[in-house]
Amino acid sequence: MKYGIIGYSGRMGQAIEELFSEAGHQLVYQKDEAGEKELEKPEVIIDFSLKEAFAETVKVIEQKQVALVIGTTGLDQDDFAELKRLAEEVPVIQSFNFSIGINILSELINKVNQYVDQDWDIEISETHHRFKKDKPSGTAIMLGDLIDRDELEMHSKRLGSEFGEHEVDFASTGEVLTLKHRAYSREAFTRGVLISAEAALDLDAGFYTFKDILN
Ligand SMILES: NC(=O)C1=CN([C@@H]2O[C@H](COP(=O)(O)OP(=O)(O)OC[C@H]3O[C@@H](n4cnc5c(N)ncnc54)[C@H](OP(=O)(O)O)[C@@H]3O)[C@@H](O)[C@H]2O)C=CC1
Ligand SMILES: O=C(O)C1=N[C@H](C(=O)O)C[C@H](O)C1
Repeated sequence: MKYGIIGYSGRMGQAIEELFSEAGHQLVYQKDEAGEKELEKPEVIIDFSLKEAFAETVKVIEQKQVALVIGTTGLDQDDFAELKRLAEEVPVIQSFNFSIGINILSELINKVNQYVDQDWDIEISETHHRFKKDKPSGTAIMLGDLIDRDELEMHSKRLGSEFGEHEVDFASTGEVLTLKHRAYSREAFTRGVLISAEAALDLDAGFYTFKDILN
């Protein structure tokens, strides 16, 4: 597969290139703040940049008309409307967390919702590396949206080189249930990105989440 990376020089961009190279795929397009390089047209573009780069990403996809796999967080509703517009023309696969474990955890939350009523306290905590610019994480926001509460306490820590830990605590006056996921390598995410990028080649235009691809 001939692919491109927007956010090439970043922590995720570099991790994606490493795994995709091992998988035998060819990097033909790269973009970061230093500019862009293109050897030939990619079949799919992977975006792990930043919210402030999103408008440029939209322009690149509009121009190249290729599939987009996007993991960038901090996107707002207007950004999602743009993604849905792009998805009228090309496959768009979006996820705030491309790890298998977080997708399992989100399924478990749907199960917990059946039993946990308003008498339970629910709080979400997330820990990431000191360089992470957005807070709370996109994953924490996504997990919170799965829980039927108007307001949820969110806690964020920015510590050292942590790759990403998320904890959801459900507590009544008699017990506590904790759902927790911890990534100890960016491979937790890049493997899901690889699955998604390879799947994108066979998809019709449309908007997909990583959960759609796993199912
Ligand atoms: N969905 C998921 O599974 C995961 C999502 N993420 C998300 O991915 C994103 C990137 O994370 P991470 O790699 O750690 O971040 P980094 O800060 O390490 O990398 C960001 C990248 O975006 C580039 N960039 C920033 N602004 C622009 C711009 N205006 N135009 C082009 N490129 C730009 C940077 O280029 P330069 O270096 O030149 O400034 C850099 O290559 C974050 O939103 C993070 O939350 C992270 C891990 C997993
Ligand atoms: O910035 C990161 O590193 C990560 N960001 C994503 C998020 O904001 O949820 C996903 C993962 O936790 C790593």
